[in-house]
Amino acid sequence: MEQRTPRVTENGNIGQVDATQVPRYGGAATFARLPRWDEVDRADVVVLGVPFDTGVSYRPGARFGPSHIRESSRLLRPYNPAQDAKPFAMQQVVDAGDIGVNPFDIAEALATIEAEATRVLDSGAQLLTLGGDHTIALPLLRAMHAKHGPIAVVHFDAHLDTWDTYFGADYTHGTPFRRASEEGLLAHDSCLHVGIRGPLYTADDLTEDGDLGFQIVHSTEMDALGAPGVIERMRARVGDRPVYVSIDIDVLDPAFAPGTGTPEAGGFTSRELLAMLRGFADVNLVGADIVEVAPAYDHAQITGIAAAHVAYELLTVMARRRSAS
Ligand SMILES: N=C(N)NCCCC(=O)O
Ligand SMILES: [Zn+2]
Ligand SMILES: [Zn+2]
Repeated sequence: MEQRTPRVTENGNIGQVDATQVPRYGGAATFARLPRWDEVDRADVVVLGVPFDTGVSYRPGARFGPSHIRESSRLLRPYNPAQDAKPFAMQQVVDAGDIGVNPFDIAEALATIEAEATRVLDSGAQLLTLGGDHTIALPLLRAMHAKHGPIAVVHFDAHLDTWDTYFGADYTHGTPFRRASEEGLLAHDSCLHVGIRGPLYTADDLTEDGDLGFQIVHSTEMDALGAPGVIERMRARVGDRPVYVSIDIDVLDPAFAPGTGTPEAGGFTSRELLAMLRGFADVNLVGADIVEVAPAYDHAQITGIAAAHVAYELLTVMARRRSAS
């Protein structure tokens, strides 16, 4: 016999399984224990998993990212005091599950991801994607560009991801933003990397990156700027253009995100990252992804919890923007 699951429901928005009635460690792990897309009749924001890691250059395992982030999101509560907002009461957020993406054929995988992202955007919902390795940002940007035109990408990462090829391959997790720039998907003078650090191949990597349309806030600049200073840089760069935020979890220091494939020392704290994300309430945010969570190298869900809170902060920003408009 089917049992009705008690949920927190406010303003007609069907929210999380009520943790005061069903212990939060029980039941299926959708993101934040929100309803699946097929359990509700409309969605303002869709959380979508992309379990794909065929594009990695070092440690594999980000294909397990979506399910790990969901498992790590069970403790999220309905009210976000840092933004004085209830992200699941102010909008209908749903979990659309994972895309069935081909692990053996990167070109086919990219086409599938673009088609599924387009399906979500065509429904009128906003998209928050859980990866997956960083290769997936390219088809997501293709879908975003088709809907919004040139996109101002704000890219949180230790790595530039504007390299050209690896072993002759064009579509990898180190190359999505070069391909996006070549394809004309980016608002050329409005893109920004935040958190870049660590060894490069050559100094030319930086000049080529600039030519592809990016400015850089290096990880070391955090000391002088603080999160408010970085937010200022970001706002000045993107203006009122449509903004897509792509968050490689390795932007965090390995102390805060050990569970990732290409870790680099000297990164942000999770507190710094969450503070910067709150600044997106003041820009024209059209979509987001969180990538490169690889649970095999995680401990005690450190990385999964960081990613879940990053998602929660972004969903809260989307909720505030929705109620302001
Ligand atoms: N996108 C991530 N996480 N890493 C890119 C690393 C590219 C390299 O192996 O040089
Ligand atoms: Zn990275
Ligand atoms: Zn990356």
